[in-house]
Amino acid sequence: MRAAERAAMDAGTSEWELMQRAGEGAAQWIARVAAGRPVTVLCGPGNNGGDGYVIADTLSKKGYQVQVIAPREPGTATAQLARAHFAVEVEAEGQLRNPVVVDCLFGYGLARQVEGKFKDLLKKLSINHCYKIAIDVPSGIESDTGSVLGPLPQYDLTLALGAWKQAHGLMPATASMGARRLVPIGLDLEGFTSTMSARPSFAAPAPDAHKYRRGLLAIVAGAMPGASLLAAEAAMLAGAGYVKLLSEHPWPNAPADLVVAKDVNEALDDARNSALLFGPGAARDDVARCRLAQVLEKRKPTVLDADALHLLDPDMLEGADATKLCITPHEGELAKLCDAFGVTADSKLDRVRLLRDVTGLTVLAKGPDTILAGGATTRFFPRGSSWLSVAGTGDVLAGIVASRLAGHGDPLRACEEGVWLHQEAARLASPAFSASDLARAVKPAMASFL
Ligand SMILES: NC(=O)C1=CN([C@@H]2O[C@H](COP(=O)(O)OP(=O)(O)OC[C@H]3O[C@@H](n4cnc5c(N)ncnc54)[C@H](O)[C@@H]3O)[C@@H](O)[C@H]2O)[C@@H](O)CC1
Ligand SMILES: [K+]
Repeated sequence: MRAAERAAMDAGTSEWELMQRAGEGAAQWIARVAAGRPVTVLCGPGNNGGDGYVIADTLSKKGYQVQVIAPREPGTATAQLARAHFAVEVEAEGQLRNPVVVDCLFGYGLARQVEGKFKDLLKKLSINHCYKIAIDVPSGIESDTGSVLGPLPQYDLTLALGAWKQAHGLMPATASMGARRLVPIGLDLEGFTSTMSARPSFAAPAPDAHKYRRGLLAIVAGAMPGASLLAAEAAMLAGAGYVKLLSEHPWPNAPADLVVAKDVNEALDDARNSALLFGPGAARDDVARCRLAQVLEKRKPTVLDADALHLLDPDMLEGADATKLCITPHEGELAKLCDAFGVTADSKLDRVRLLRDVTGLTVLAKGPDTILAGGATTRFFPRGSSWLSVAGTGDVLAGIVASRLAGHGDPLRACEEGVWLHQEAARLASPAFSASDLARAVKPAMASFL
C-alpha cells in the first residue's frame, strides 16, 4: 500500500489529493448508510485521522450534523491540512452522541498497543448501540498481521481505502469488520502479488469437449471409504469430465455414475489421468505411506489432503514435481507440515508462506481465514459461511479443487476456483448442512460462476 501510494505521489498526485479521494469516497458510503442521521467521527493523530476530517467536512457540506472527537491534534502535515479545511468545532473528548460513528483513530500506521484516551474511545464505541464504521481498518487492528492491539468493537461496515490490507482477510481481525467495501483512490495495483482473490468466472465445456478433454480425475481411496466418496461426489459436479474412484474395497453405496476401479495400481498407471487426489480417509499407516509415494511418483497434477498431509515429509517430496502439487491443510495439518519441514513462524500467514517457500508446493490453508500461497502469489478470500465448520467439508473442498485441477492442471488456479465454489455451495446449502448436502450444492454453485 505504501509503495503504491509512493508511486502515485512520484507520478504527481499529492498525498492531500489521495486523502481527499479516500475521505470523499468513504463519505459517500457513510451518507448512504446514515441516510440523514447525525454522524460522529473519531479522529486520530495520523493520516487515518486526516481521512476523518475530510469525511466530516464532506458530510457537513452535504448538510449532515457532524460531531468530531479528536483526543490529539493532527501530527502529519497532510492531516493538519485536512483539519484546517474542517471549519467546525472539534472536541478533545466527549460522549458519542450520534447513531452512526465513524472510527478514524488509526489506520495502517498503528504500531503499538492502543492506550489512554484512544483506548477509552474504542471501549466506549464497543458498548455503544450505534452503527459502527471503521475507516481503512478497525483502529485496534495491526493492518499487516490482523493482530489485535486495542479494544475491538464489532463494526457493521469497514471501508478499505485504496487497496485491501492483509488484515482484511485474516482472523481475528476480519471477523470484527462487518461488511467490507473497497473505496478506490486511483492507485495502480498492477503487478502486486498479494491480493484479495477476485471472483472467478467459468465457461461451459468447449463445443468439441469430451470426457477426457474435460479431465479424468483419479481419486485414490484408503482405509476409510466415506471421505473419498464425498470428495468424488463433489468432484463429479465441479468440472472434471470423468471421476474415477480407485479402491480395493467393495462399494455398494457408490452412485452409478461413479466409476470404481478395483485394480488401483493399473488405474494409477493410466496415462489418461489428468489429476490425482489422495489423502481423505487414507489412514496414516505404512500402506498409506506406500500409496502416497506411489501417487507422487506419477508426477501428475495432484491434490494432497487430510492423512496424506500427516505422511508428507522432505524425503517423500524428493523426486516429486512440486510445481504440480497442491496441499489443502487445516490448522492442525498445517502445524504438522510445518513440523515436518522445519518451518517456524508466529502467524498462520507467515507459516503458509514459509512452507510454500521451503517446499515449492501450492499451499491452500483452510479455515475461517483461508490463505492461498503458490509461486510468488498470496491470495486472501472473502469470508465463507461459518456453517462450513462441520466434518467432511474439507473432503468436499479437496474433491472440488482436484476436479478443477483435472480440467486445466494449474494448482494455484484450481485452489482459487475451489475456494469460491466451496463457499458458494456453502452459501446455497446454508443453514445447517451435512457434507453430502454441500457436495450436492456444488451443482447450483457452478451456475453462479458461468
Ligand atoms: N499515505 C497516503 O497516501 C494515504 C493514507 N491514507 C490514510 O492514512 C492511514 C495511514 O496513515 P499514517 O501512516 O499517518 O498512520 P495512522 O493514521 O494509522 O496513525 C499513525 C499515527 O499514530 C501514531 N501511533 C501509532 N500507534 C499508536 C498508538 N498505539 N497510540 C498512539 N499513537 C499511535 C503514529 O505515531 C502516527 O502518528 C491509512 O490507513 C489511511 O487511512 C489515506 O488518506 C489515503 C492516502
Ligand atoms: K480506523
